[in-house]
Amino acid sequence: MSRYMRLIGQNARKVSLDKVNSKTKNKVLKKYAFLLGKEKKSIFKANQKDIQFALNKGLKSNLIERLTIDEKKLIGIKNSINKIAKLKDPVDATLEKWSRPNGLTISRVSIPIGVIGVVYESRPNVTADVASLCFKSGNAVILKGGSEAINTNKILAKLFRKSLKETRVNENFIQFIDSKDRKMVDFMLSKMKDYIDVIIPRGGKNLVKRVQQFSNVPIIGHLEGLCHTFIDKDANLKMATNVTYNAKLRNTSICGATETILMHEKIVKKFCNPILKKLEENNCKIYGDRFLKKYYKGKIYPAKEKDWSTEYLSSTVSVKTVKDCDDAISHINKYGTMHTDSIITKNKKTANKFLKNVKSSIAMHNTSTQFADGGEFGFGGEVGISTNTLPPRGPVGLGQLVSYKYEIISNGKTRK
Ligand SMILES: NC(=O)C1=CN([C@@H]2O[C@H](COP(=O)(O)OP(=O)(O)OC[C@H]3O[C@@H](n4cnc5c(N)ncnc54)[C@H](OP(=O)(O)O)[C@@H]3O)[C@@H](O)[C@H]2O)C=CC1
Ligand SMILES: N[C@@H](CCC(=O)OP(=O)(O)O)C(=O)O
Repeated sequence: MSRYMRLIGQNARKVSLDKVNSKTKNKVLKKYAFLLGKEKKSIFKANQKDIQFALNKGLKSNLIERLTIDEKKLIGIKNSINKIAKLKDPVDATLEKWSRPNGLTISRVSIPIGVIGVVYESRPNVTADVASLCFKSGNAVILKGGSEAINTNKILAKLFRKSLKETRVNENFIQFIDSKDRKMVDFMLSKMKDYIDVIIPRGGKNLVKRVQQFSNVPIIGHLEGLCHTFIDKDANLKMATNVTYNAKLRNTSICGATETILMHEKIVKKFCNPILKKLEENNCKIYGDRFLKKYYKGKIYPAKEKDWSTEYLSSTVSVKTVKDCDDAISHINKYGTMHTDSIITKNKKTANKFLKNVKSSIAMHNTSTQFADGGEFGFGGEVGISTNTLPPRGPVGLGQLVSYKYEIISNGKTRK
C-alpha cells in the first residue's frame, strides 16, 4: 500500500508544478462533459454494480438515492462541468494592488494551492465536481471516494484522465485511489504531508474522529451539518411553516438539512401545531421538550440531551423551546457544527443580532438551510461546505481553492 500511495503522491506533487492555460483547461472540461455523455452506458452499468452491492449491504434508500446516477443526474453533472468551464479562471488574478510611500508596488496575486486530497462519501457526482473544480483552479487532486461508489467513481475519474490525455495535458492532475481500504485514508492523513498540501475530509462523526487522531496534513473540514432553524416570536407563520418544512424534508440526507428547530417560547402555543403537524403528516418523527409536549396535539417523543447533538440525516427532527434570540444563539453555538443556521423573523434588528452572533459558516435570515450549496451560491459546483473556523468557510468552489502570493516591484529600492 505505501508504495502505491507514495507513487500517487509523487505524481501529484510533480504535476502540480505544471501550468495549464485557461483555454486548455476549459477544453479539457468540455471534453470531459462530452465523454460523460458518450460513455453513459458504461457509467450506468458501473453504477448498477455499485447499487447492487449497496442493496445487498442493506444501505438505506436515501443513501441508495445519493449513490445512483441516472439520465437526469448525469445531465446535472454535465451542466455543472460546463458551468465551471464558463467561470473565470481563479488563478493569476490580481486580488489587490497598492503603492507604498517607500516606492514599492505590491500586488496580491492568486495561485493554486498545489495538491489537494479529498475523502468523500458515496456520492459519485462529487468525483466529477471536485475533479473539475480542482483542475480549473490549477491544483492536482487525489480522490478517495466512498466504498459503495467505487465502480462509478473509477469510470468517472478514468474519463477525466482520458480528456486530459486527449488534450495533451498530464493525466496525473486527477488521481483516484482505487481501493476501499480505509487504511488508505489513514496513510493520506499521517504519511503524505510531503506530497499533499491540504486534505478535505467530507463526512460524519467516524471520519472526524479519524482525522483528529491521525492528521498531520492541514485540513479543510467538510464535516457534519447539525443545522438549526430558529423561529422567532416575530416570525410570519406561513413563512415559518414553509421554510421549516423545506429545511427539514426537501432532502433529509444532505448536510444542509435542518436537524433541530428552535422555537421562541412566546409563539410555541400558536405556531407549534401548524408547523409540526405539517412535518408529522409527512412522516417526520418529532422529539420535543416538555413545553412543546404541553401544547402540541400530535405525536411527540421526549427529547433527550443527545438529541441536541444528533445529525439524524432522516425524517426525524428535534424541537426545543428557547427564551429569546440570545438563548437560540447560545444553543447553536454550543451544539451546532458551524455549518448552516437560519432565523425566521420579520424583525430586522433580531435578524441582524442572529446573523452577527452565530458562529455558523453560513448564517441565514428567512431562508431554508437547504440552500447551503455551492451551485446555489453561483459557484458552478462545490467541493462541499467547509465547517472550519479558519477560511475557507461555507461552500468551497473555484475561488476558495486558491492561495496567493505577493508580487513586489520597485526600481531598485533599498530599505533604510
Ligand atoms: N460539510 C459537507 O460539505 C458535507 C458533509 N457531509 C457529512 O457526511 C456525513 C454523511 O455521509 P456518510 O457517508 O455517512 O459519511 P462517512 O463519514 O461515513 O463517510 C465519508 C467518507 O469517509 C470515509 N470514512 C468514514 N469513516 C472512516 C474511517 N474511520 N476511516 C477512514 N475513512 C473513513 C468513508 O469511507 P467508507 O466508504 O469506507 O465508509 C467515506 O469515504 C454527514 O455527517 C454529513 O453531514 C456529507 C457531505 C458534505
Ligand atoms: N451541498 C449539496 C449536498 C452535499 C451533501 O450533503 O451531500 P450528502 O451528504 O452526500 O448527501 C446539496 O445541497 O445538494
